[in-house]
Amino acid sequence: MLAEHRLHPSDFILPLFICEGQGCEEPIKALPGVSRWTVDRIGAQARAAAALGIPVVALFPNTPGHLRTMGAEEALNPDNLICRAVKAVKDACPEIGVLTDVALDPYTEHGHDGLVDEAGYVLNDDTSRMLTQQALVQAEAGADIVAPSDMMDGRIGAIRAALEDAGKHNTAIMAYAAKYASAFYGPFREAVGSGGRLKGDKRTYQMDPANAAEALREVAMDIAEGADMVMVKPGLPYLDIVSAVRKRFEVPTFAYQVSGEYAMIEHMAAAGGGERDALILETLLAFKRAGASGILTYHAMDAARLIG
Ligand SMILES: NCc1[nH]cc(CCC(=O)O)c1CC(=O)O
Repeated sequence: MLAEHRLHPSDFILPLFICEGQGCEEPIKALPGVSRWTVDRIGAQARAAAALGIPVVALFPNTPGHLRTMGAEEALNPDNLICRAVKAVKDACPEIGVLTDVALDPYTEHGHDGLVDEAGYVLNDDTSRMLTQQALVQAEAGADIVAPSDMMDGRIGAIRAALEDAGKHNTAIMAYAAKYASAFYGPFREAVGSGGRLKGDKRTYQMDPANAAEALREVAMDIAEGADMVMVKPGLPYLDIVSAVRKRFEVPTFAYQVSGEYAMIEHMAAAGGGERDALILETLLAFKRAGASGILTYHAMDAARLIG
């Protein structure tokens, strides 16, 4: 049948959660069907994704509590959980792309994406310097794409310059350019263990859902600073932004179908309110129709199986 838009497994990026330990799979209660995997088991997940035609995995660490500090020092440890996971994926499956999140929330005591002052206010420039080092450490470990998800100002330019200086010319930057302060991130925060600790909210650095034009300004800045690709997040409630960004800038524009969106579908299907496979595919197709170049989705494996 002819159709204007069609899903393909290469549209998907699969997020994977990593935990410390050996030989474990830890199911995440808030994300039914999604688990955290220990480093020794993450390679098999990447191989399964690659076998289905998924080109990239996005790795997120659940850092042990004692390594979460005010200074987020563990983010810069070249042997931290995320760096070991990057290497394990690359060893097990060299052909899959690895995307890493550049932000301090898995490493801060308080769960914010940046360093904060005594009043709890995020320090933009100190954070940006940390993020630059963090991106370098991840690139050194083998990440193909670094994805700053923190929303500090000026960090894309700083990261690009540092990557060039380090000879990492081929490390790409996917900027979370338009990231909204959303209520849909709850299950993710359980998955990485930052939710219970979070003091206050992230509205001083993530965008106000009431704003649309600001998203275009944020994207323009990140492109000017050297982003190779941009991301809009969350996904489904913000498809108008995906569409506007794609039309205005003609850069690869990715959308993140976030944890709460995944959970909505799972809970609805579990409650008998709809057919799970159909809900997954219709939702993902909407991203393509809006102009997304690709979609980060916890349903990547299911969707690739369904259309493969
Ligand atoms: N750097 C934090 C980060 N990176 C990805 C997500 C959310 C992803 C999801 O909900 O699936 C978040 C959460 C937040 O901003 O608190």
